[in-house]
Amino acid sequence: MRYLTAGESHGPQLTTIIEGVPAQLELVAEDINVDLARRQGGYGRGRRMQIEKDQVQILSGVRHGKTTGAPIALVVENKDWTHWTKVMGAEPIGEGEEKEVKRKLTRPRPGHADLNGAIKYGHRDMRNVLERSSARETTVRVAAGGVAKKILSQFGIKVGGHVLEIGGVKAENVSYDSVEELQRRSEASQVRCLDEEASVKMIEAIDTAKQDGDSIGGVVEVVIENVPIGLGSHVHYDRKLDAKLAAAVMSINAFKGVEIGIGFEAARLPGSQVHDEILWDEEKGYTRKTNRLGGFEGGMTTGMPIVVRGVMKPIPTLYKPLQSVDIDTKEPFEASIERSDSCAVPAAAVVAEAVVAWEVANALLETFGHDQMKTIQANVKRHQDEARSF
Ligand SMILES: Cc1cc2nc3c(=O)[nH]c(=O)nc-3n(C[C@H](O)[C@H](O)[C@H](O)COP(=O)(O)O)c2cc1C
Ligand SMILES: C=C(O[C@@H]1CC(C(=O)O)=C[C@@H](OP(=O)(O)O)[C@H]1O)C(=O)O
Repeated sequence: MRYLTAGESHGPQLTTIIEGVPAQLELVAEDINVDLARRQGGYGRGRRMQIEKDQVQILSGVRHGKTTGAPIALVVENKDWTHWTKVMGAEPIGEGEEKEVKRKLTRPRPGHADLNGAIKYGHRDMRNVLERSSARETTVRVAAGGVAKKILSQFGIKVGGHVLEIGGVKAENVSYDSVEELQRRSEASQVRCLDEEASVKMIEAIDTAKQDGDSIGGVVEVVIENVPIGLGSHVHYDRKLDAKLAAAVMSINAFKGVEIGIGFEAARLPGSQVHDEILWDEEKGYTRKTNRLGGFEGGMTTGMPIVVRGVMKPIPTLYKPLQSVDIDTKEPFEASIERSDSCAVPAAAVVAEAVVAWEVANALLETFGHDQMKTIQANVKRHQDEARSF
């Protein structure tokens, strides 16, 4: 499968076209809307999220609730658009209105894409960069991820995301028995954290950052269970699924690092405390005593849950802005202040689920076929049976 996204933060809509989705998959808007609503939530979001009510329209590739195998076009409206038609150039600007209406951006925000994008594409108004670098685009990445999750669900594969850390507050008690339990407990927390005490402290940390005109980042984790053994491949660098997951997580706005399993901790431990010992029994086939390597060996899935973590830096737009330079006058100025979130880590956990689910669904289809669900399901079943007694 592949997908493209298009759309500006304050344009009329966000669009994605997904190609390669198998036929005969039951798919309705509600399958996707659940995650769109989750992405809008989470403590620390700004006023924009009160304006938007993200709902997907499925415009092609689905008839009578089932995919046809044709490209699927998904659209999510920007409700805020009606306030931005003049700024975005869709309505004429009256005489003398130009300066006020265009909301020209000439003071780049440190940490955002403004300055580099402006120099690269020759934009004296950095709004042209802001509009596309905004994480509003993650709306349709979550929509595409919703389709991927629906595919995975047909094989009993479950995806869950949660928050491990915000602004230096770490979750301690994060053990869970299943991804279903993880999902239920993380949804019950305003910061999508399994540790109730840490949730309270995280909310306090977000409030403090907001009061100080500052922002904070954190760490999210995605877990996927019931994955067949052998997705991805060791035979070529660009077929290693762990590498694809790392790239996918790093592609989320503001993400600065990725770990699989114990990740960086592996540097500090001996091999005997890192590698996962192999077990076999008739019912389950091959399993592991532990899952420190987060479900991967040799760029392939081991059948243990996939565990991927990502680090999100603090939001760059600050109400107490950092020093910048006005690109018109070259004078030092404070960076522009745009309406902004103070912490989007809980929302980003939902985006991380989507991008990871996408890569895993894609790897599954690469291994087991593309055309219709029934054939793919039969192929997966045959593989699972063979792997069990291998
Ligand atoms: C869900 C989400 C919401 C975000 N909200 C904001 C925001 O309100 N203001 C802001 O300046 N950056 C926000 N960001 C981060 C910027 O989009 C990001 O820092 C920017 O695109 C520059 O890219 P980079 O940080 O990956 O280098 C958000 C990111 C995510 C994932
Ligand atoms: C719109 C979303 O996030 C936006 C991401 C974002 C940024 O710079 O990345 C800046 C803000 O945009 P605005 O200035 O319009 O409030 C966020 O609200 C969204 O997540 O749907």
